Amino acid sequence: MSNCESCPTKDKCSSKENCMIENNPLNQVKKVIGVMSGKGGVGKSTVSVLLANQLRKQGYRVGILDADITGPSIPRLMHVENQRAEASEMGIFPVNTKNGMKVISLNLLMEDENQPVIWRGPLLAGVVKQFWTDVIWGDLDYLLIDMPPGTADIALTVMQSIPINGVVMVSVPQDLVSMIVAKAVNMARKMDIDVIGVVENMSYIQCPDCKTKIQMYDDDNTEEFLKDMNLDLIGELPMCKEIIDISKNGMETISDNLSSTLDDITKKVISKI
Ligand SMILES: Nc1ncnc2c1ncn2[C@@H]1O[C@H](COP(=O)(O)OP(=O)(O)OP(=O)(O)O)[C@@H](O)[C@H]1O
Repeated sequence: MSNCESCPTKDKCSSKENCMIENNPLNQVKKVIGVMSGKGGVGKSTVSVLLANQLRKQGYRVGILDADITGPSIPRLMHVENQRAEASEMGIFPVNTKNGMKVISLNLLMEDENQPVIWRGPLLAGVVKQFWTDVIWGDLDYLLIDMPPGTADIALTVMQSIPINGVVMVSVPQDLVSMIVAKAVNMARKMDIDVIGVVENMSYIQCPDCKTKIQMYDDDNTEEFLKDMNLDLIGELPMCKEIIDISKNGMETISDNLSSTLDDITKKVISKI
């Protein structure tokens, strides 16, 4: 039962007959944005949270679904790690952040966030599906999904069972990483999901005195990579302490400079989705 009326991808749907997506009639989510990377540790969760916060600042109703089941960092980055999601007969209620965003993560359903999830693929896939079908998101303008790293089982489940309007790829300027990100781009395209563009994270460091931008990677082939893959660069983020500190201070200590970069990135994402 796909319930096409409440499906965020209903305007571009070409597969009603063999659709595997179940939509919850209690939810009206306008757009779903996946944040993906292919390679672990490049800043996918960080970028998900930065984008979500910036969209919220612009006045949108925002949710964030942590599909990185085995390494869930969203609750800490959103400062809701001490709250617990509640379940009722109607479904699971996400937790709310101070600034009114909704969050779901497996860690918000576990008694102890330090316990590992030692489950096999099918069980993990079931949880990710439930985060779409059984969570009461209500009315949202944007739902961001922190995608599982890699291009294997769970990433595939997310792409098949959640109606994603587009994905933002997170990369760092290093040859090895772009090769792996290319795999994620090709995966999304094979699944008929739009790739909105690339956010290059840890793109440079900035000298605090003279403000010179210093590139850290010698083998930065970003331009070539974007051209070869027919991708747009939607923004570059520096490697900096204020980004590291969001798990400690939230977005409160984000400088005007970084805030304006994030503003440009979110505006580009919105315009392309
Ligand atoms: N621009 C940045 N500047 C400095 N540190 C950063 C930046 N982006 C991310 N980090 C740090 O890098 C680490 C990995 O970030 P994050 O957890 O967002 O990556 P990920 O791609 O989601 O990882 P995983 O594959 O484990 O899900 C974190 O400690 C984070 O604080």
